[in-house]
Amino acid sequence: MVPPLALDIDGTLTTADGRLDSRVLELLPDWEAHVVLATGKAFPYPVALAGFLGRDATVIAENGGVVHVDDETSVLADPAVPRAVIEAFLDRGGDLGWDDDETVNRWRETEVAVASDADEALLREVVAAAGDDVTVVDTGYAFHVKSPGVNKGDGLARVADALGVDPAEFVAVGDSENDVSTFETAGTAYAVANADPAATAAADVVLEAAYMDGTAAVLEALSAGETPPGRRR
Ligand SMILES: O=C(O)COP(=O)(O)O
Ligand SMILES: [Mg+2]
Repeated sequence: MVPPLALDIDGTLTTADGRLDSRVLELLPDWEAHVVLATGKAFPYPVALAGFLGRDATVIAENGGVVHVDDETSVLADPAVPRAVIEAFLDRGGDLGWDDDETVNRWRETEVAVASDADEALLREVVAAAGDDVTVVDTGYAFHVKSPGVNKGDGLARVADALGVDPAEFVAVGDSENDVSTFETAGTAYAVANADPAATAAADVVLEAAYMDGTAAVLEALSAGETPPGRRR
């Protein structure tokens, strides 16, 4: 019997150039246990991916700000402080860095995402000045200005509870600091080889392969009842 999965999307189910890896479509539709997509992306993205995989939308979006399980959506953080911080950032000359792409933040309900090439020093200064109710998480794909009161790991605990599964049964795969809480909640945590230092340090196993090559190695080994290849920590 395969274990339930908690899977990050960007950097984990994708290729190095950011495309969804085609093996996602081969390995996940028939996975015979729960598959939770746990992402920093806005809610519609993992819902759409789960739908195209033919699976229930069991998702954690916005780094835990939005959780959907058993046809019920929970919005778990207030966007007021992150949005005020972004106003201050823009007032001080900051730029979100998405050019004309409004889709990045259009459906975001609890946080605001800022492009990785934005003025990080200014962003962190404005976030620090706003106090303890707001933080910034760097996924390598974006800076997320969010409430410190939510994270993917708490989202996974909530999902596991709704599904009646012990969170420790989950196998997690991820690549960045927004996956650390998932790694702490799941029973076994794999960091892909491209993972950042925070995710690498929090993982039980650091995989030899990067991006979906690493994730596919985990899924194939688990299906075969074998131990996934990697450095155990
Ligand atoms: O939205 C991001 O910045 C990263 O998304 P991820 O959590 O699926 O890697
Ligand atoms: Mg990621």
